[in-house]
Amino acid sequence: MNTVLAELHDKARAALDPVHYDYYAGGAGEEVVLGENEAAFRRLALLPRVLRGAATRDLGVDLPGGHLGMPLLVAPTAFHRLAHPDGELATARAVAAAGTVLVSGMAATVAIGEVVAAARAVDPAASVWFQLYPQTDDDVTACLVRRAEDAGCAAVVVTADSPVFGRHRRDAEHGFHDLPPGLAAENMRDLPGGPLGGTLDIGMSPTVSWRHLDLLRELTSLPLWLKGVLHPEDAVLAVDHRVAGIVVSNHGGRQSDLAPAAVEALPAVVDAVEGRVPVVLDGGVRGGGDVAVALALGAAAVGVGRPVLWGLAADGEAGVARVLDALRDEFDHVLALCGGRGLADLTRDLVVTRGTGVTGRCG
Ligand SMILES: Cc1cc2nc3c(=O)[nH]c(=O)nc-3n(C[C@H](O)[C@H](O)[C@H](O)COP(=O)(O)O)c2cc1C
Ligand SMILES: O=C(O)C(=O)c1ccccc1
Repeated sequence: MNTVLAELHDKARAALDPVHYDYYAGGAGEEVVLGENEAAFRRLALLPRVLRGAATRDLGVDLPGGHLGMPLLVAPTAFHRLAHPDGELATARAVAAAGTVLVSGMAATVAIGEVVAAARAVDPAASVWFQLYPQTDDDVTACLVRRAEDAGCAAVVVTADSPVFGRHRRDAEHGFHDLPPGLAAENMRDLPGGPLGGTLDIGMSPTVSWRHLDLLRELTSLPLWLKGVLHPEDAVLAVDHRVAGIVVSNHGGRQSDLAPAAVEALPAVVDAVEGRVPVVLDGGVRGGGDVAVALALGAAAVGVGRPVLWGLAADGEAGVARVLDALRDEFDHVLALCGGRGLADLTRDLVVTRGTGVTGRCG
């Protein structure tokens, strides 16, 4: 793990209520997938190319929904005010200052309009995306999409890996089922049909289907990303249903504990999509080397979840800024070490599975 991220993780662990630390840190079931997301990166190596460097490297990438100054965005995570009183406002400011995208969660503790305003106060060109769990009640879905549009969001990320909420043993042991008094899922206020269940199982249903994605496609002209895709056939279906991009993710090991490591699922999805839409990878990214490996395997960018929460808990906006700066700096360094002049030089032939000598594949 990147040393700055490790330091901030330690500080966050010390600063947080242990119940809230476990909520953020934990995974589903026996936490096999949680561990595998990071372990799988350590099983992969990157072959350097020699004598072809450049003095500086352009790290920018254009995605449907905005320009990223580095190939890394902030994945949606719930309830930032459990980490710091400024919550998503602090995250949004640090992410905008770093020149990348925050995907703000439907389960945020600050309303989406305020999150976008905080980002734009730092950089008027900042893009914030809204993460949505499709709802069984179409009126509720429409209301949430309208809130995201009115707020000025530049894309909607539809999370598809949560037909039911994952079972988190740590939360069950602590009896953590609801937010403390004074905090709320602010985007969920005053929706049609009244309140939607407890805060820890926001409107999830196994009856959510491709029809709901089609409805979203009709409801908004914003780019739609589908998050939580692992099967290559689902990636093809998503393209058929006119998504603008795909996020390969196992929800940071918080949903099915039988899923593969996210980076191991990536190459097959990239192959199935055949370049028609960009693919983002999240899960287990803990350093610049992980970013480089994911890009070499075909990701256009990566998402980071927990490291941002650790930065936020450790030192608010400044902590998130340090996380993003450390990842950008380390990624740029790794790229230089590999003879990369730009992102296009990270190709699949560079990736080696440790202990096998096999290149160009993963897993
Ligand atoms: C505490 C926590 C809350 C999360 N909440 C959401 C959420 O509300 N919606 C969503 O799509 N993903 C959610 N995720 C998953 C992240 O978007 C992302 O897939 C995952 O954190 C990436 O793995 P990483 O934490 O190893 O970087 C959450 C993850 C964590 C750790
Ligand atoms: O904790 C999570 O992983 C998550 O996705 C979530 C979603 C809705 C409410 C709370 C958490």
